[in-house]
Amino acid sequence: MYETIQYEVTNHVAVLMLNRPERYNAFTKQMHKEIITALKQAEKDSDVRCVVITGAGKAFNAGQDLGEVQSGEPVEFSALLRERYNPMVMQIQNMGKPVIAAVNGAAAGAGMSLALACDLRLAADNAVFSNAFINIGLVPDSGGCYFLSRIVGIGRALELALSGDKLHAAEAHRIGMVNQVYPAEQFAESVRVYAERLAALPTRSIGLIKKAMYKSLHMTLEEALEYEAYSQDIAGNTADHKEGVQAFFDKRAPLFQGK
Ligand SMILES: CC(C)(COP(=O)(O)OP(=O)(O)OC[C@H]1O[C@@H](n2cnc3c(N)ncnc32)[C@H](O)[C@@H]1OP(=O)(O)O)[C@@H](O)C(=O)NCCC(=O)NCCSC(=O)/C=C1/CC=CC=CO1
Repeated sequence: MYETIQYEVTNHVAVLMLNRPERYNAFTKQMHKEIITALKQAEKDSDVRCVVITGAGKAFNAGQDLGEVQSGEPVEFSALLRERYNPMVMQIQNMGKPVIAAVNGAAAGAGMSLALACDLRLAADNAVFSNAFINIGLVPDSGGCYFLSRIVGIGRALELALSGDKLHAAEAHRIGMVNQVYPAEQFAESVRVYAERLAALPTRSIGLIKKAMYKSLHMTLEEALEYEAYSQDIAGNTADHKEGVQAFFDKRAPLFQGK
């Protein structure tokens, strides 16, 4: 069904693997179309309770396929971003389920932005991030400015964006850009364990936390408190909340259904 990605659901975890390893999984028009379709599929599928985005081969994603935009035809940059990149980022943001970037190798340009747009970042110890836009005279896009400055602070974000310097997994972890780093040899298995743990949590709460957390970035305290109260009304009426409380009194582990 897909040509440039692979999509598979196992144990409530959807793995979306970018699959153009010979081009470091760089984005093409077709790949964007398929990523957005797969993300919508994951959103709709009630069996899916966690989404993992990763790359085939040596890289996570090297950003825009530069071959595709070097045909001689003038590139409509803003149209390209609005039609292809921005909907992908918004699909991840609006997904009521956790989305993990499993960064298995190089993440450059919009590939780094894609990782930043995900809710959590797990990295193999040989992963390298590069805000490569500056190297080709562009500016970070696909949320590259928005997320980077919020995740690592404006000073570090500017340094990375202005220099285009490579950032290795260990340093990315040290500055809080990456949540966990795992040895490359056990990366796929470590990501699976992490993702399945998330998939076993109360999914509705995760969706609500995600929304409240991102919304709080541009709210006053008063608005954020109000939004938390609104979210708690929804969470408090879920079957998973009831199960959590019951399990507490039964002195057993809760068995959440994601409902
Ligand atoms: C830092 C790198 C990602 C990895 O470096 P390295 O490990 O040394 O690997 P390489 O030898 O450079 O690359 C391996 C092969 O993959 C091909 N490749 C890599 N990146 C791309 C790409 N973006 N497009 C096409 N092909 C790519 C590379 O040519 C090699 O193939 P061969 O073995 O056949 O030679 C490093 O590769 C790197 O810096 N890549 C470029 C990063 C980059 O500039 N990305 C684009 C930024 S712009 C962007 O993402 C978004 C937009 C959006 C809108 C409009 C227009 C443009 O950009």
